[in-house]
Amino acid sequence: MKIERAYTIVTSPGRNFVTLKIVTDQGVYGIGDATLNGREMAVVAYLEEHVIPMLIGRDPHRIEDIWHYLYRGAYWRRGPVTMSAIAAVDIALWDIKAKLAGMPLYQLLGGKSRERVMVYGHATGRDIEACLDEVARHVDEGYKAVRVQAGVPGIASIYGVAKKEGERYEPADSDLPAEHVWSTSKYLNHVPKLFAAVRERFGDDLHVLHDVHHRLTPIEAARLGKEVEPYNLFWLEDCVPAENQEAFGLIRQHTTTPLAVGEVFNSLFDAKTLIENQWIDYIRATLTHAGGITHVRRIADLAGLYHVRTGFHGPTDLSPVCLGAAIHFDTWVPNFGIQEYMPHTSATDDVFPHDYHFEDGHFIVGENPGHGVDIDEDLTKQYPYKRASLPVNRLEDGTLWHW
Ligand SMILES: O=C(O)C(=O)C[C@H](O)[C@H](O)CO
Ligand SMILES: [Mg+2]
Repeated sequence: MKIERAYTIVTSPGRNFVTLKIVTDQGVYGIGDATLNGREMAVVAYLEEHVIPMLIGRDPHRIEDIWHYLYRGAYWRRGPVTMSAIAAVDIALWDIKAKLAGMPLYQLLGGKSRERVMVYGHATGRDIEACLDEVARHVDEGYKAVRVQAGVPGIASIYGVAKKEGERYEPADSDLPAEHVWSTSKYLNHVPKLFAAVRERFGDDLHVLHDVHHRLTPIEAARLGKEVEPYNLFWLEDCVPAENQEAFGLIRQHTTTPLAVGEVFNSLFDAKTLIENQWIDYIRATLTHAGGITHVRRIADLAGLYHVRTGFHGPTDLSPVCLGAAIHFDTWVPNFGIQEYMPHTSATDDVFPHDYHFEDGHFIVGENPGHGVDIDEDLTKQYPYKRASLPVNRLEDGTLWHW
């Protein structure tokens, strides 16, 4: 069997997605997600110019060999563009292999470790009251875990909070980056009050999570972790930028609040020191940005040795192809923690028909051969690509800060 054709499909049913389709000479095809939010066309160019020509004629069964050919063979290793392109190939090849085997993907990974996959939803509000109402809506819908992000008095626009109540938030909402203003002191004074209010209204059983989105220094993160300890967070996410992995060692000395990191990681080496030192509790590296199933299973296996569990990134800027493959991975992986879930728009769901479904706060994996997600290529044509950028963040004095 040979790979006969491969091509990218760029579509924007509410937001941009990049999909790679690989077609074999026997007509079986697989699809992979290559969406890198705000940098979509860089991955398309990498795939079309540097990857697809090398795939033609290769045996699609040889996933491992193709992975190393694209990784080692490029000489220029790692980086989000390269690793998203490799991931798209990898996810599409696993899709093909599972279709050929006539099995859902989780069976090829090793079978079910659980019947269902717990997810966390996103509650956001301009203030604490509005945010609590959104938490209540999620609880009513069956969620067992909710990420809670509220507006902060004195900060006009804050990460993770939708512009209108009840809407999804979409960070890549302008042609060129919007500029946000950030105040660490206002934020740090506010967050403990938010979680005190959450526990007061919802009691102890609900799992609650919070994303700091890389905004703090290590000692500020340590303070926040300590101050929210009474509210028993499931995790505190991305409390500092993680290029300096040792920063987490400092935070860990001060707080027992569980720490999650890794949505911007693209390699095992981004996570190695964090995992081996047991400085984190959840690893968020996701299939689309970290080299696909072949590489992320190595990250998960290393993590398992150190009691670190998975908590895959799952925003709307990863396509249903990534989510579908992730649900198979989550169903198999022994050290599963939780899966992020932001529902896609109905237009996106129409473009990407899928067999996973949400039920009582969990995803249930589908049983179709492959990863269970397809693409309606005719429909994609109705939604042309539109450039969209993530915002940048400045301190009140104008200094460019982390977004
Ligand atoms: O889902 C999360 O935890 C995020 O932080 C979402 C990111 O801001 C988003 O995926 C950036 O593209
Ligand atoms: Mg995040």
